[in-house]
Amino acid sequence: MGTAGSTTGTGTASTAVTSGRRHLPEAPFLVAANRGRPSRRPVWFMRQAGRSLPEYRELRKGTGMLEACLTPDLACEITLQPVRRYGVDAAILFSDIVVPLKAAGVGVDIVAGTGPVVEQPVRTAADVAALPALDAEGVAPVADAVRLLVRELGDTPLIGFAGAPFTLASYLVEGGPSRNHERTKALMHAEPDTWHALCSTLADTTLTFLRAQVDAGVDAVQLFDSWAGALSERDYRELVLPHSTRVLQGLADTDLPRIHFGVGTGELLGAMGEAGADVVGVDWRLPLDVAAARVGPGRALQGNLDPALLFAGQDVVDREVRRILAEGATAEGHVFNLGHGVLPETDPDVLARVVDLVHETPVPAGP
Ligand SMILES: Cc1c2[nH]c(c1CCC(=O)O)Cc1[nH]c(c(CCC(=O)O)c1C)Cc1[nH]c(c(CCC(=O)O)c1C)Cc1[nH]c(c(C)c1CCC(=O)O)C2
Repeated sequence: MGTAGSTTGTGTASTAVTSGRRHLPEAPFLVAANRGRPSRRPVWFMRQAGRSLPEYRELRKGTGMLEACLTPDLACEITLQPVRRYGVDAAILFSDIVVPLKAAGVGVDIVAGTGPVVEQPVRTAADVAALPALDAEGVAPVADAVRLLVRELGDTPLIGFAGAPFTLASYLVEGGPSRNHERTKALMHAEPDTWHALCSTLADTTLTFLRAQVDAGVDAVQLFDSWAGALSERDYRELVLPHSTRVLQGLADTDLPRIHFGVGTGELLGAMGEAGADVVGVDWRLPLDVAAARVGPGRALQGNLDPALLFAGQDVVDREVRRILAEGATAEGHVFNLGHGVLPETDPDVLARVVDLVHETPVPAGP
């Protein structure tokens, strides 16, 4: 992975890897994540696999979201669709952050247009104690999808992912998506022991889920703490950071790049970097040069085009892409992405144009 690769993880790159792992030393995404100089600026999109693609909608007809995630052939094909269409520099596994909860036996479903809905919200110490643990067997279909993908993907790296303890806890405590996270914040502050017990269980679940993906052959992992931006830095550090740190540090032996992302996290970027990420994801609210200063040295950045601006016409999109490429060049490594997921109504041709523009723009000379 070049010289920069030896500065990540435990430094045992070639010995600690699982047998069967692909070796992709030139892949621009992995080079940039490891703060080396890639042959071109890498680009992929959060939620690149999904509803903005007509071929996805066609394939999903009659199949529930979680059923699709747990059907290896289908998950594999949906993961490949955006790679074929856009020529992005990484695939992201088609799955969802609630898949490990479902696989452990939690009553959860994904309702179209709403998101994850939990049958029995988790709000008391007894509810937490009753949460089922995940064993690797439960997510065997996800591992099977990863094994299919690494055979199909050629030189394109595959990103595995999971939800971070806070974001998963928010769905469990609220019972579904929440604007204010009020029940979650109430539990955090009124019953910190129960809160820590919940996050500790979720950190175990997340580690089991990610480890299964790593053992099956993913090339990087992303920990989504999508809703962490709802917290003050003080609360984040005390009530969330220790659990996210356990997850990210728990994968240090893999020597794979670990990406950590949340929305509205401008004030948390330093703390999120400390959790053990090699790459910190940034939303559109902060220019990448400012984000780089907040995250500090030794980490690459990922981001940060506002997904809503993909609706503003080609001139705006081109201008924004060029601005972000220039600001990203100040970071030690830059993986181009959106600041959050692709919106369902996005025109795939606009994303294709973004990929071409990123790839056409010369990589600046190193420092
Ligand atoms: C918070 C969160 C969830 N899921 C995820 C997050 C973290 C990322 C983020 O902040 O957006 C992660 C996720 N979910 C999905 C992926 C697939 C991989 C990718 O292309 O990025 C990823 C990385 C598929 C999906 N997950 C979901 C869809 C849409 C379901 C469908 O196609 O019917 C997809 C493609 C459903 C889902 N699942 C979740 C939400 C909020 C929704 C949207 C609800 C809706 O508006 O319908 C929970």
